[in-house]
Amino acid sequence: MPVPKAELHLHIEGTLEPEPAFELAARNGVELPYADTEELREAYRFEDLQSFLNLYYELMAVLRTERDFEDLANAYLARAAAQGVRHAEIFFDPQAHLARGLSMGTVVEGLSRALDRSEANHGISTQLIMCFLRDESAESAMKTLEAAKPYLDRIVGIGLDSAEVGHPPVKFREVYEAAAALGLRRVAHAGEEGPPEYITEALDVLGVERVDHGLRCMESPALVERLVRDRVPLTLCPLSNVRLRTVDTLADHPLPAMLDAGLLCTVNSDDPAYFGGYAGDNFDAVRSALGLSEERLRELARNSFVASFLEDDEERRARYLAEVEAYEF
Ligand SMILES: Nc1ncnc2[nH]cnc12
Ligand SMILES: [Zn+2]
Repeated sequence: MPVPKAELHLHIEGTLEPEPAFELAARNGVELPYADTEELREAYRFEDLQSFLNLYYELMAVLRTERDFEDLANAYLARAAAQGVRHAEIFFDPQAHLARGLSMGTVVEGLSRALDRSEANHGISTQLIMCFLRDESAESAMKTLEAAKPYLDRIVGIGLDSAEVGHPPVKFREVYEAAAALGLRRVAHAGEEGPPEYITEALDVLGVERVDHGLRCMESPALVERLVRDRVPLTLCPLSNVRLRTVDTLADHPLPAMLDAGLLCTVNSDDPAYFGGYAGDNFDAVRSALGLSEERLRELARNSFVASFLEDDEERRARYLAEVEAYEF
């Protein structure tokens, strides 16, 4: 069994594998512009974040009903369980679905059907994090927060994703303030393709508790010092970084330097159906490409639970952490 871990950076729409995409397309009478799964897989060669996002949003067209979202989440949870995931904080992108005429209820109720049974069926505790698309307007984000109000008992926090460059965190100051007033936890993608200043802004203006990616903090020693001092977790996604060409090869990934600097790093899968691996695959990949020691891998697993939003269940967090310490690599 792989080392127990929490997954903290996972877009549920990014778990849509080619085979289920075609099954859902057939079930819902949606035409995909690819002849078969092979041709679709051919499209998984990305130049950058935007070229991936184009396909990611295109394929979402097959998700139409509560059952579709339930099936999508169940398929992810089954795969994650097999890779040692014990706790998952799952992103979803409601604006991408509302724009297609779906309701917030279809998305949240559908996902919840799977998540409510996740512990019993897969041994994974779960949380939902609602992301705003940063290339949409701040008004649209605020409307989305409003639409989520009936479902806030199922949503632990908010995030910020999609095309980063040109859409700095400050654009979403008001919606983050409103979310904080509602008691929601706050995270944001920053420093994936965007500059280190976006990370600083996410901390200072949006009040985020965790930074998704955060890779480019390494360009600013002062920022690294701050992130280390304040124990701000970073949710890294190594295979994603290679596929989206943020790093040249896995062997060039700054993860070892980040750990050496004392950063609270975690390893996650981002959009595993598109980037070639789930959480355990990402652990295996960094282990072999970067030669991480067992102690470093244990640190990454430990960090994932430390960085998780399990505050309401410290007993559970302690149990997971004990499993990490007892694990034999
Ligand atoms: N890696 C990523 N960065 C930004 N937005 C995303 N949406 C899904 N995956 C993403
Ligand atoms: Zn992401």
